[in-house]
Amino acid sequence: MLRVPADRKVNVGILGATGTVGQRFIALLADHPFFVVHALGASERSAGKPYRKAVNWKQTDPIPTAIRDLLVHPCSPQFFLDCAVVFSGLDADVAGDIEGAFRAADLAVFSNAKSYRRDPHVPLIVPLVNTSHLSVIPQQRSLHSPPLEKGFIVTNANCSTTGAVVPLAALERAFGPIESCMITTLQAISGAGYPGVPSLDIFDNVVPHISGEEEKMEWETLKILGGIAPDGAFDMHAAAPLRVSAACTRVPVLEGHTETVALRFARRPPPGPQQVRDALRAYVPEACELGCPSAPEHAVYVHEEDDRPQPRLDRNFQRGAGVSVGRVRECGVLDIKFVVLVNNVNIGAATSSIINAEVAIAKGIVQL
Ligand SMILES: NC(=O)C1=CN([C@@H]2O[C@H](COP(=O)(O)OP(=O)(O)OC[C@H]3O[C@@H](n4cnc5c(N)ncnc54)[C@H](OP(=O)(O)O)[C@@H]3O)[C@@H](O)[C@H]2O)C=CC1
Ligand SMILES: N[C@@H](CC(=O)OP(=O)(O)O)C(=O)O
Repeated sequence: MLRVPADRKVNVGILGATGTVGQRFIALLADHPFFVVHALGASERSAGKPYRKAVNWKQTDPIPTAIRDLLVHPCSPQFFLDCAVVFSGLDADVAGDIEGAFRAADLAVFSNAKSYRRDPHVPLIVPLVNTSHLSVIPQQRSLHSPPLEKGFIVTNANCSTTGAVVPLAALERAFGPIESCMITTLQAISGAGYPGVPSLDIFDNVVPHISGEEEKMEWETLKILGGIAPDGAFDMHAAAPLRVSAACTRVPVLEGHTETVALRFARRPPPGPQQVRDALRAYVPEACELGCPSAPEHAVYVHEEDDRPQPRLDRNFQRGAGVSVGRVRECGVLDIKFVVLVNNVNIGAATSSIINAEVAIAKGIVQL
């Protein structure tokens, strides 16, 4: 079980605190049992203002009282030195330099940005899948010059990748390697941040291109589902080659990415739909075993109804911390196909970072 002494509070900082993901961090952390939001950072446009004046707040609940008047700082490590954990919802254009500076200042950074996902020493962690990859942190620290005692960077995945890899991991655990996988996404507007896609582009429409998204889904899946070689390198699922093809579209939904997934197992004969449903339901990742407070009860919730999951109905189930799967059935071309729903701002972004940090605390990787 996750052990943080009941009277112990852990100071956290949030970079990009005014953005879509940053606001969700603040909303989700409002009633966290041990994380306390201690410092906020955003651009020079926001720095120096109380949070309530800097932010264009778009969450359903009001800004938590403790946060309203907190001063927004520039994203400079000196303002975050009292934080045991720094969450980043920074724009990817600036995240690389800023997060690198925070790590160099010996701070533990949990990032949503894509900047370090391909780094061979940075784990790309979906907390319901590959928390074992935290084992590379000592190596990451030792390679830094000078070596770090506390600092590191952990990233979470692209939101659509996150939705797909949770059921894929459950199925690989139950049935062995997946050989090929075809994914089509129907991604919500909030995935593009605020103000995001212009209304005249997205109302009454589907946009069949999201820049860089398909490539990210195709390679991130391999890093996440792959193992770690004895020399500490990510093996990209090398033992059993996995081919992933993604087609990404933007649809007029506010929150919650829907994905259709079809896959072929290496194992012949492949499992049938009922075996697949049972395996998805039985899947318990390490974050749940550890009792992480932000982890969902069901990593994968399997719907029986033919018309579920739906973004409007299912995106907030379990506070958006799990993944919903439905319509599990045979595929006439590959073996099995199903529909996935992932809350792109929660487990697709902020919740992932929060659970990753909870696991890192449980494993003693974040030093309190
Ligand atoms: N939205 C989603 O569903 C998902 C987003 N992500 C990733 O998470 C990150 C945040 O996304 P999102 O919240 O949507 O983006 P937003 O555009 O909504 O927010 C960006 C944040 O970055 C800050 N920022 C921008 N420029 C600078 C700068 N020069 N210095 C310091 N801070 C700066 C902004 O501050 P200010 O308000 O002061 O301008 C704001 O707080 C991105 O890297 C994105 O790719 C990942 C998965 C899902
Ligand atoms: N591009 C994703 C969100 C995102 O920002 O992804 P990434 O963190 O991989 O850049 C979406 O539109 O829904």
